[in-house]
Amino acid sequence: MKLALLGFGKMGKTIEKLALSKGHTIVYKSMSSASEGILTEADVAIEFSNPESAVSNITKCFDQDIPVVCGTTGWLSDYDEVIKLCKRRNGSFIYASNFSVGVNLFFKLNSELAKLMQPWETYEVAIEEIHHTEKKDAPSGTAITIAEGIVPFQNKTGWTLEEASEEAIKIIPKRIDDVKGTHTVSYTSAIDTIKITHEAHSRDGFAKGAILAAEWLQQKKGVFTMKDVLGI
Ligand SMILES: NC(=O)C1=CN([C@@H]2O[C@H](COP(=O)(O)OP(=O)(O)OC[C@H]3O[C@@H](n4cnc5c(N)ncnc54)[C@H](OP(=O)(O)O)[C@@H]3O)[C@@H](O)[C@H]2O)C=CC1
Ligand SMILES: O=C(O)C1=N[C@H](C(=O)O)C[C@H](O)C1
Repeated sequence: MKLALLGFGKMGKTIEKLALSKGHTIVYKSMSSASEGILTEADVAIEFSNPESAVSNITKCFDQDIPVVCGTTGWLSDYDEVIKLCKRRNGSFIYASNFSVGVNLFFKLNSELAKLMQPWETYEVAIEEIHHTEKKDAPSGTAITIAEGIVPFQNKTGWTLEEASEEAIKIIPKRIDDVKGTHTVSYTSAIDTIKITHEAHSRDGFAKGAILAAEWLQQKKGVFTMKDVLGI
């Protein structure tokens, strides 16, 4: 498969290494001020840039009829517009806040736990996310997806970075050194705390999942999620 990498930072470089080892080729790479190769030669584009650039990069690919796998977080206020555009252009698109298989299994576990905890109202739910100090957005996209998985079962309507309320789940973002991504969901009562944690040991899981999504998306039209890719 011929891949375009829109964004060639920590994730773009990890994806290049793993894609080449699977026999794929990279026909285009772009950074903030420079690019090399030819975008229109790509079978699929993988977009890991920054919150300000994601929408224009995705639009550029739709304009060239190139399927897009997007992992950039922090741009979701524009998600509905991007989906409308994809449908108007008969394009192909997958966004995931986290492409790692382990995290996608963790999302399922999180929803199951939220369901189990539903009747036990003395427990207060909270989410903690820890990432490296270069991360631009807070809370992490993954923490937002985790909150969305809890909301239907915990009588909440959303999340907050302030104090927890009747309506909102508290998300606590922490930035420490080179932490790749650690997410913990906790249920705390006066008596005890129940916790589940996913800890990424490297960026390889994110990159492998994005390549898997690109392979899966190549011949498809429409808007998909990692649940479709993994069949979970
Ligand atoms: N969904 C998932 O599984 C994961 C998502 N992420 C998300 O992916 C994104 C990227 O993460 P990461 O690689 O760590 O970040 P980096 O900061 O290491 O890399 C970002 C890259 O994007 C480039 N860039 C900036 N503007 C543009 C533009 N207009 N067009 C193309 N490229 C551009 C930067 O170029 P320059 O250096 O010149 O500024 C840099 O090469 C973040 O939003 C992060 O949250 C991260 C890991 C997993
Ligand atoms: O910026 C990162 O590094 C990561 N970002 C994603 C997020 O915001 O959830 C996924 C992963 O946790 C790493």
